[in-house]
Amino acid sequence: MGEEKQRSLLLDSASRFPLPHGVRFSYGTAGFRSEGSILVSTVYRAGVLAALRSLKTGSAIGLTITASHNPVSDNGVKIADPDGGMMVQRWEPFADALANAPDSEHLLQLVVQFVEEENIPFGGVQSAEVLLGRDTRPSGEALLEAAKHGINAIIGAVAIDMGVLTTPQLHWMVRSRNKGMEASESDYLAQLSKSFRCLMNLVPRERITDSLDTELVVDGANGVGGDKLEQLKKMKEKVVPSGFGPEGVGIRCASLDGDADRLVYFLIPSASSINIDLIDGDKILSLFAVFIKEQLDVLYKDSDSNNKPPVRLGIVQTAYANGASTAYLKRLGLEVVFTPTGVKYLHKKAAEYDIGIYFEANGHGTVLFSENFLSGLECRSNELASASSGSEQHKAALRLLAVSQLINQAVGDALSGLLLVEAILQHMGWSIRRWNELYQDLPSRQLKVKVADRNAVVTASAETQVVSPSGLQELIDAESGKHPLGRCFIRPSGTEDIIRVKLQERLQGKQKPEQEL
Ligand SMILES: CC(=O)N[C@H]1[C@@H](OP(=O)(O)O)O[C@H](CO)[C@@H](O)[C@@H]1O
Ligand SMILES: [Mg+2]
Repeated sequence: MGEEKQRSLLLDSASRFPLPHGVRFSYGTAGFRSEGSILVSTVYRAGVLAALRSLKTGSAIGLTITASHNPVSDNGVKIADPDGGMMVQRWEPFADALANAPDSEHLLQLVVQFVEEENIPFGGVQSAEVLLGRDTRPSGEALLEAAKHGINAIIGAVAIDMGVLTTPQLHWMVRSRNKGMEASESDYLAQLSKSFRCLMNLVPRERITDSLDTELVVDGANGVGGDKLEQLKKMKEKVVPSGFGPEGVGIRCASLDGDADRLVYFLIPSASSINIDLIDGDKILSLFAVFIKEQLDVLYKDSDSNNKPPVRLGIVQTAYANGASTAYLKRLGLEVVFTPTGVKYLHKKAAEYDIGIYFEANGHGTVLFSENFLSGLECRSNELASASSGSEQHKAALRLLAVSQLINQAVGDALSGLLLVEAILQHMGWSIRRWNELYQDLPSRQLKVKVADRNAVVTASAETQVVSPSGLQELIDAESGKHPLGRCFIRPSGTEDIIRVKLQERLQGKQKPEQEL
């Protein structure tokens, strides 16, 4: 009976959100994206999808409406899984099919078939919960309404509007809610400011120098991150002064993207320079790695582990990482591994370690701590608190615990990343110039080429080798063979209808490509 009612509800509701003519939507790396005005039916269907995902998992699911850094007239929608990560890839083909169903009958048919295949409790036997968030784009409000209609078309599902948020805030909320923890925006802000303050209080006295810049200028890309920083600022005045002008030379500057899931820093080297010195995701990753390694070395300095490191610390990069960063990380003795482009791949890999640090060069990334490692760390910190409170070891444990609270465990988050960078620079007593000098980036260039069908190009080896069309890799090899100091790879974009071409200088010396990678 419930199923009958469910079918007619869905049929009726879906008929009010017809698919526009002549468009095709695809759930890419960043969910569905397009011109905001043609996305209503897609967002409605994403609402249906999110509700089904919640029924299937028995947990809260997230749905966020944003097109990140893209033009203000664009918009997009993506779904967060119960752990706060990206929706499981296995469901992407269903997402595509649903978004492109020509009419409500086809849509119902697809849902019924999928529900059966996936064994989803359907028809009101189970409740579902979808948390909604959006950025500040004008089209966001109407799209949010469409998402609510999609969710409400599934019996037992409720939509909870969490308001205007950064993408990582919504992912954080989904994760926290499913862990039974406080999950409001003020809880998020309170956790960030508390753990940041804790790290600042643990900055070694001898490293506190008067000469260190206390000024930070943040460019919020006219996105949602700027508003949220204002809120954070109220909780910790010293962190983020604003204002940006010619007096910016030499000042530490940070830049967020539109939905605040990407972070880079930059420096204006001199008043006459047209270029900036970009401190990208690779360098943020390197800063985090240096700091975390330092804390681990202190914490485990006396441990007898038969030469086996007691903690598995892993670094995850993509083929876009600057070769100089990889070489630097390897010189620190760290394990560096590569995945295809897209945070869902990096995140998954990083989660295999006790501590996994991942970053794309463009600033998406975070630090993941395994549950197992964290519970051990808490025990260790408690032991140290009673045996040697205030010792260097105890402080190292407290710092690591604070990092795990500060840095978003669900997805890369520019706000939490920014606070961690700031705390580490203070800890190290490093200026932005000193940080930038950790290594020197190798020159590189990125191009995009419009093609009829980007999917004709298939790659392997973390996207560095073309396997199809046949013969293409040989042509690339022959061309790059003429430049022994260069390397080149191409891959189809996961977000645009283009092929990306990357050219990068090799490290001087005898490194083979795979050593550099
Ligand atoms: C070279 C590059 O920067 N690629 C970006 C871009 O993916 P493409 O598949 O290259 O279009 O958008 C992704 C989603 O935002 C991001 O994760 C990724 O790093
Ligand atoms: Mg973004």
